Amino acid sequence: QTGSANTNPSDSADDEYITSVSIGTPAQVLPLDFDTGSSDLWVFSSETPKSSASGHVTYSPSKSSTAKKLSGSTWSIEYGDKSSSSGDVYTDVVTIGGFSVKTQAVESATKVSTQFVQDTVISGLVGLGFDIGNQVSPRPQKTWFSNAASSLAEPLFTADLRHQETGSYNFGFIDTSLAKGTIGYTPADGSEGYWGFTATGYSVGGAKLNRNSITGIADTGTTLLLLPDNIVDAYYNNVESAQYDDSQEGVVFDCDEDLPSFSFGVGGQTITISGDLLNLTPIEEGSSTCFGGLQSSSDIGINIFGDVALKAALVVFDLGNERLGWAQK
Ligand SMILES: CSC[C@H](NC(=O)[C@H](Cc1ccccc1)OC(=O)N1CCC(N)CC1)C(=O)N[C@@H](CC1CCCCC1)[C@@H](O)Cn1ccccc1=O
Repeated sequence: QTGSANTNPSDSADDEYITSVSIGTPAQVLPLDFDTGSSDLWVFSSETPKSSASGHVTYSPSKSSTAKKLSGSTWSIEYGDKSSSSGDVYTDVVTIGGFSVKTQAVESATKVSTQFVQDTVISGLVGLGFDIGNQVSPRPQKTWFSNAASSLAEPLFTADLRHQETGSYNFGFIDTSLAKGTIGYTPADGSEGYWGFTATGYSVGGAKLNRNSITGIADTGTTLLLLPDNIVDAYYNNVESAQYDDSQEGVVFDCDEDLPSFSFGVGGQTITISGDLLNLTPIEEGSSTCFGGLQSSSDIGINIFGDVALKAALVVFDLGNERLGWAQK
């Protein structure tokens, strides 16, 4: 069996990618953000304070004949950007891209932080990290993908995120026609709950790859490409108008600059992110100053190959072989 779901950028900056997920009987369809950096499926629900839930699609377990309360279970999570949520837990049928998991832990939010209240384009997250990262207590729950893996044709999924167009998450199969290049595989480290890997080197503007390895994570839930300062500096030294903007908390530059590409090596392949994928958006509507897609990871403590990097590739999250595959798109 397989599943295939379309995913769409949330706004002109490709800030998040939204995928429709069906929960319960009859189906309640919610727009969720798939996050390979975390391992909880949680949703805005009938239990979320009305003031917080306004503008969001919500899940009502009481309206689902297949919903069951997981009594005594609670959850609480905080993300890298300091957003957070918490609540209690139901099990229900969850269908993604036509594939159904009958008894999936659906974490219902009784509390959400301001960022989530304001982010009305999504009604929660589907964690696609490793089960060890699940935050339900007293008994951690499995992710939707972990529950699905044993029934899928192959225990893997692919992410094909695109700039300002519809992409896909495919489960149980690899559609190689989505990629131009060969898929290069490298071991994935799931010990921390997310998809860790090591890139073998990098280069700016099409130069030859150096051999400076970069250990980081493949994270669909992070917008930017977040790398060490020395790499960020090497890149922006090629951008005449680049400067650090305190209010934006990142490097900005003139929108009409011709940005160099950025390449990294992984699994024997070279993934090149074109300059225009690294020029995110004007810092404000109509501004001629743009915010960079490559920013520093120095105050995070982990390098993150987020959506800016994932958009350049077809990425295979291969749980069965504990490896990540990357192919140029
Ligand atoms: C340094 S991890 C920062 C990252 N959050 C972002 O990337 C947000 C995404 C966003 C964009 C627009 C509206 C709302 C949210 O966007 C920015 O922070 N941006 C984009 C816009 C820019 N102008 C400023 C910088 C982050 O916590 N991801 C987690 C998943 C997120 C949580 C928030 C909701 C969306 C999914 C997660 O995978 C990060 N993780 C990764 C590994 C381990 C733990 C962990 O927790």
